[in-house]
Amino acid sequence: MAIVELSGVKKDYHTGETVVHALRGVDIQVEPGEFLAIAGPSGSGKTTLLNIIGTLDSADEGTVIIDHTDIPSLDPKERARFRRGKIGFVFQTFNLIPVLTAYENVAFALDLLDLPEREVRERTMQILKDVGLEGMEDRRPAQLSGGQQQRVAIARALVKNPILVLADEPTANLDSETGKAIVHLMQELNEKYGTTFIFSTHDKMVMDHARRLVLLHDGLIQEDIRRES
Ligand SMILES: Nc1ncnc2c1ncn2[C@@H]1O[C@H](COP(=O)(O)OP(=O)(O)OP(=O)(O)O)[C@@H](O)[C@H]1O
Repeated sequence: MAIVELSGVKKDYHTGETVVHALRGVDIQVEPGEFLAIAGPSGSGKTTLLNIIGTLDSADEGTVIIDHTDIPSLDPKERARFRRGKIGFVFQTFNLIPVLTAYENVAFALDLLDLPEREVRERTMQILKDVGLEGMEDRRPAQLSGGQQQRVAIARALVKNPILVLADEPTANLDSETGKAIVHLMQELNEKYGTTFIFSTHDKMVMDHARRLVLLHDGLIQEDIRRES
């Protein structure tokens, strides 16, 4: 059963007299455990699509079912709870809290889950080890490189065992070698934990690594390519 089921999704943005048709009828299904890249020119609708899948934004028309839940039927509180429990986010600009250490940035994501302290510690230490930051737990973001900061952000997204991780241009602020290492890391975590990853990118190298590549053009899916890994 698909984890993401979108059909006929449309989204317009209105600014003054102008209307932008950001998504013009998108159908996409994603199965559990997929590692999927969304690519396309600037303005093609990648961020809009990720925000709708991530329940951060609503579609004007169409069906949005995530993990068998009809998202438009949830009220804002239910939607926030759904998002917090099931979806991890990784951003282009890392978005770590500067005054917290790497450990605290990750453990913070578990705060609202009301877990025993020992479990918070074990899960946080394990995921920081998985992303290659063992021994750096006490560093603040300013004491870490860009790639290391993105590793913390990936650990933060994964520590709550989400069903889905969404990453909007996760390598855009990294040099190509570091970007490559981050994509490899996401791939390893996808294989180790079976977490579904959906990420947008402009980067050819990142596209080449995805087992499935969805190309958006002008608010529509132009191609949906699946490759053997
Ligand atoms: N809040 C908004 N208000 C008005 N127009 C918007 C808004 N957000 C996005 N748009 C417009 O919708 C279209 C799709 O934008 P979107 O950000 O989804 O594209 P994108 O493919 O992610 O682009 P990029 O690669 O540049 O990040 C663009 O034409 C954009 O200008």
